[in-house]
Amino acid sequence: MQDIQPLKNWSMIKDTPIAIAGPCSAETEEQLLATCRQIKENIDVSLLRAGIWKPRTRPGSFEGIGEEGLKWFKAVKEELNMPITTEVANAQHVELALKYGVDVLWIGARSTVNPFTIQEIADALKGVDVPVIVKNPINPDLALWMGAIERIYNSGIRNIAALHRGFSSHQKSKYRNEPMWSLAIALKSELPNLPILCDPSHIAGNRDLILPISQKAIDLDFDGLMIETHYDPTNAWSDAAQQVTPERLAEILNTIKIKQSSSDNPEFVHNLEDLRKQIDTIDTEILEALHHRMKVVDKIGEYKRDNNVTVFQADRWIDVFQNRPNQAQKLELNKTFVEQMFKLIHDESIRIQTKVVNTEKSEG
Ligand SMILES: C=C(O[C@@H]1C=C(C(=O)O)C=C[C@H]1O)C(=O)O
Repeated sequence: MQDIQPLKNWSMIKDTPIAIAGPCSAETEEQLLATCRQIKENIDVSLLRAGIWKPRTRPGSFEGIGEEGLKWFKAVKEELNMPITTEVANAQHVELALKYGVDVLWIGARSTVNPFTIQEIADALKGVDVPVIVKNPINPDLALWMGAIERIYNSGIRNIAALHRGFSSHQKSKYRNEPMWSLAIALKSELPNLPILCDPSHIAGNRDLILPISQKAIDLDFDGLMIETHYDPTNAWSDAAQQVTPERLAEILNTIKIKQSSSDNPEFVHNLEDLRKQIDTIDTEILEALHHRMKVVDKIGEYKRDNNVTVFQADRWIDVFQNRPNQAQKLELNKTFVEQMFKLIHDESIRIQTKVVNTEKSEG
């Protein structure tokens, strides 16, 4: 997928990182038009968004205005001379969105989980030249996210971007959807030329967290942000807690410190190279230390086998698991990080020793 295009090659994009703003849902003609007008008055954004069809967890809440909303959105596009984007979840949505001049389509998290849905959308897109944004699936499954991107790519679309909106989790958290940034980083590592945007509104679930999440995304070299914006957020028909006013949107976008992917400054380049050489040396030392530890683990495994003793030793493990994070804290290392690291090390010790105790003692 080497020929996926950078955002700046999309006809409507002037500069990156981009901002996409607009209401969660188109509610009334007045709400959509007034919100989009106020956005344009306050700040320069690349695309206006509005949900026309809303996938809701349970029936009975507002499920989107439907085709009527596309007529309002088309009027907004013409009045403000700005490109528009909406979510599509089936072939009929694609057909209608294109009929009303929607410039960019996005696929929601609940669609990305379902290969049948994605294939239906991909089939409807054959022969059509429209950029498509693919949100991550609800569950933290990188293959599912990549699979959806591949299906859209296979339909002939080259203007594709991923959108990180966070993942469902059973853990209690301050976020509506866990950011799990490592998954977005993994996607970027698999597909380095794929543009990736962040939706801080859905990660946050509340207005207050939108700024720090946006800054984090920009620090991680994301190519843009999609922020739900409403002229009267508290009375919004959907996602009221996480939408911001157009004034607040402008404040957020003006506060974020934009970083470059790299720098041409020779002093910076030189110093960075120097520090990276130090990291290379330290990493080698870490690997050598791990090699030595596992050799000792292996030896303990042989003793256990010869003396008929179990591999797992709860007392010793509890001791190690309590001591190492405490030692780490004195070295100003993060306790949780060190706990996780030692859990992995212990799993590997158990794997190695299980193999040793199940191997016949070699003669001589
Ligand atoms: C290495 C041993 O075996 C296992 C591995 C441990 C470790 O990696 O630190 C600790 C306890 C055991 O569950 C041991 O018994 O000391």
